[in-house]
Amino acid sequence: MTTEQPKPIRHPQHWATAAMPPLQRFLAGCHAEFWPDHDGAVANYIPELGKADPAHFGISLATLDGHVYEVGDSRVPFTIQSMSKPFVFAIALDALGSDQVERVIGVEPSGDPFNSIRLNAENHPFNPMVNAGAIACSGLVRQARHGDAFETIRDALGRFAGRRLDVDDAVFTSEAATGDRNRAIAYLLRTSDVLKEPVDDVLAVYFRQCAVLVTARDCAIMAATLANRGVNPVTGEQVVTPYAVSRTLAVMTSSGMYDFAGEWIYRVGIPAKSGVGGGILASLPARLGLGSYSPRLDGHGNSVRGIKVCEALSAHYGLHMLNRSDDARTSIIADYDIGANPSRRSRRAQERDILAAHPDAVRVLELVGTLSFSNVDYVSRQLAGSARPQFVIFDLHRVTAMTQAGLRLLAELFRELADFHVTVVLSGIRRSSAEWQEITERTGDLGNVRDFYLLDTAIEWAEDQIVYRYGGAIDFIETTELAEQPLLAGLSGDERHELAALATIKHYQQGERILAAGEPANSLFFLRSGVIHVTLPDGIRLATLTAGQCFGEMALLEPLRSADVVADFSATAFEITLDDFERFRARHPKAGERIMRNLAQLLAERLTIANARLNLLAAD
Ligand SMILES: NC(=O)CC[C@H](N)C(=O)O
Repeated sequence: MTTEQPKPIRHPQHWATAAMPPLQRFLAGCHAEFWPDHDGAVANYIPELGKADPAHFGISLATLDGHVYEVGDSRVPFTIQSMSKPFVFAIALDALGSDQVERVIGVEPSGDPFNSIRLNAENHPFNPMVNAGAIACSGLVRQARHGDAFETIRDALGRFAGRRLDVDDAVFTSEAATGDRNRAIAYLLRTSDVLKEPVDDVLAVYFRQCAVLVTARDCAIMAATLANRGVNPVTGEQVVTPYAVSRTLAVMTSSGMYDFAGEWIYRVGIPAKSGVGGGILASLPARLGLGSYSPRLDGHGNSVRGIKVCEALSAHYGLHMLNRSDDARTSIIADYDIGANPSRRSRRAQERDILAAHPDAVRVLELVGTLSFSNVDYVSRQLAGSARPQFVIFDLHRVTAMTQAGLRLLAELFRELADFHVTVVLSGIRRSSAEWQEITERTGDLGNVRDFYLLDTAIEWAEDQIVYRYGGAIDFIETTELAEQPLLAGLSGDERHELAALATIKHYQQGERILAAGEPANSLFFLRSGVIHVTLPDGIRLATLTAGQCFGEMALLEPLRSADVVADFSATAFEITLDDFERFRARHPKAGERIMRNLAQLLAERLTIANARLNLLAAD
């Protein structure tokens, strides 16, 4: 029994000196803590497996945004063995259909060891995690794909891992030469009419799939793909359907650790699958994938150190899957009406008066995270708990996923709102997205759903409808002279006339870019007619301006333009060069001071609106 100190953890970072994410430090701590544990024995019933280095110990954790933590021997290859079973089961469900698979393979835990030669009362394998079920599964793939069966499996395993996987031919040959127990199982399946293909052909597929080489890193990514509804978080590929994922995780939960499965789910609570090659992978739905490699096994055929890593992770962070604490209240990041947070459109007095008289006519709910059953239910109760608005805007740009239950409840909510003549407006979702398809499949027959990608555009549109409903008009073609410009408030008639004489009237077509961020700022503008919008280079809309508003006025303070300005409709504007303006200020210092004070007032108003919006987002 060696008492050697933990080998230097082979990792690119020098942990002792550099800061690191706490989870990385936790995993490194697990590695150091369990390194001295030499319990268990390397499997040797497949002789080639007995050559594994018992000291090897690698840990990896993959997050759903594609980050992969690694500690120790996370890149050491070893054969996947039984960890291949959940993936082959998922592949079979998708490729052959659940009916065909579930007709011959049960989903009940057996409580037996993985190599038990026993079938259930229908003479079918208890589940796809024990050898009988896995061999039956490989047989189904062989039945459907014939000579391409193994390559189909290898290709799919590679898509789960995000890379092409090799095979350890020595292990394959070694198992094929000594796998009599599996032959007994296979012949039993054949006599029970579960296997239709010749036993040797099926076992050739099964033994070779078990000899596929993976690393702890691969296992973490494969597990994270299951945790991520079938999407590989590193490559982004949808490898299997969410249906196949949920069924696979279900049988991993009940049977993945064989006759240790009950205690596993009780103590660890993370669906997992072990393999006699020394690997364990654990998949926590919507959270993470964990992979570990340490070839010493316990009496159940599970990696001793691997189990300790999973137990430590679950216990330390409270990750038992049955103590999920998703708080639906976190699904709404901002909930306000246009009285509290109007659009950035500058409006004429008659429009402002109408909107001020109906502050709760438009309700905005900015949502975040997963639109799940509980989250959509919570949103619907927030709406029901207050005065019914005429428009409800759901901003989805922070929504990262939608469950089927959430989508169904969302459609029912929209239908309910339609029955009460409430118009639903969606923003932050692209019509080209899969999410849009999912929503329109359920609500396409409703006449009360509109959509605008930008939240501000959605708010502006809803405000416009309120102005129209209460007798107002949105007058884009009206023109204003310099006298109505807030920036020039307080100037005398003569001063304004002198400024007007310095101005040039410019005409812009719809969609024309008037100013570009980064250009030299050497003039300022007074919008005379039409509508323009101001956006940052990344597309964030800062404001929509109508006649009577100035733009480009920051030229008085900054040398370069900080944003783009584009004409929403055809527009006209007065342009005054900075040189002319400075000459005017030299002749009329008091007017110049007045203008700078007006500018400060305008900036203060914009800051107030921006702070109000930030407060809404920060509101608990
Ligand atoms: N639990 C395991 O990993 C067993 C897999 C091995 N190939 C066997 O069939 O016995």
